[in-house]
Amino acid sequence: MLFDLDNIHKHYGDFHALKGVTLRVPEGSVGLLGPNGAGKSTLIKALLGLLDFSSGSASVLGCRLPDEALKVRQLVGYMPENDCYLPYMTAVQYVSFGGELAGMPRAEAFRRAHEVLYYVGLGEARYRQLSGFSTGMKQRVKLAQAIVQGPKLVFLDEPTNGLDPKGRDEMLELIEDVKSRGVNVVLSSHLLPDVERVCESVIMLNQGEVIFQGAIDELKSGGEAMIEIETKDKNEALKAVLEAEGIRAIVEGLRLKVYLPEGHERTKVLELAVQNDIQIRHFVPGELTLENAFLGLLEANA
Ligand SMILES: Nc1ncnc2c1ncn2[C@@H]1O[C@H](COP(=O)(O)OP(=O)(O)OP(=O)(O)O)[C@@H](O)[C@H]1O
Repeated sequence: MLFDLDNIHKHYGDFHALKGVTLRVPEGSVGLLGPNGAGKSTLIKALLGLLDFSSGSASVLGCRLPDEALKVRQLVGYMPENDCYLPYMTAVQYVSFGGELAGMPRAEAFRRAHEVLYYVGLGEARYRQLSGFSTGMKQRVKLAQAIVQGPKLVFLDEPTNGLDPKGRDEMLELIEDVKSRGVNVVLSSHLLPDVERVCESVIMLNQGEVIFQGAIDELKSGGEAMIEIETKDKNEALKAVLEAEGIRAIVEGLRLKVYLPEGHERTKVLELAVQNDIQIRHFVPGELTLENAFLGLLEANA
């Protein structure tokens, strides 16, 4: 079990950031999704023992929090979203310092820092100061410090932020390689294709509450089918007709994406179009992406 949370609440003063989060998450790779301010970083920090939660109980990899927070830090790596280093440090100093904070003896942390810097492709740059690193190099060095102690689980908070397509692809390849070495991954990202590539399951938070936990396929199917439709200048009109029948539709460019709830036949859409004198030019089953499913679930929980 990666983590087992029972009714976790977190208040920042008067603000209720986590509202009774209960989760049992099995081993594997999990995406942590949610709009800005949903509570993802708060949850990650609470699970790392970096932040006290206001009430509830939690264990990570079988270690109870907060009592065994030190043990959690040895078993769990953390790649934060923000840059968090002293700019004059060299890469090797920074990564070995991360190892020491995770409980490694200094000499071992230093030796491992060299290894992981080569692993993330920064071997040549390991004695350079971090202040001169590009965004791509900074993301790699943050990954290196997250894995330096050989964790069983890593929390990766927006690891592809600011990367160009090639850098992003390389970072995702690295994460996939880390995974293939038996490390469990919790990936928090706004880039849903990244989550889809790396993770088998997702946790979705909205306003401090869990609104979905389960396999990505389950979230994507969600009992709905999607159809892409184009009408002769009447997308908005058809959207209104469908919504009056309880069928969700989103206008995207020239197309209308229609989400048919379970039990509704596609012909229902055609019938409604004919009844309302709306001419259809294009009607094909669409691919239900994680992004669509995510937006649909948020709308349903608005
Ligand atoms: N130290 C703090 N003091 C007060 N409020 C805070 C603090 N940290 C976070 N919050 C608030 O708690 C809520 C959840 O923040 P959190 O950073 O966990 O969200 P998030 O899902 O990670 O968002 P993002 O995707 O933007 O990083 C936000 O409304 C935020 O303003």
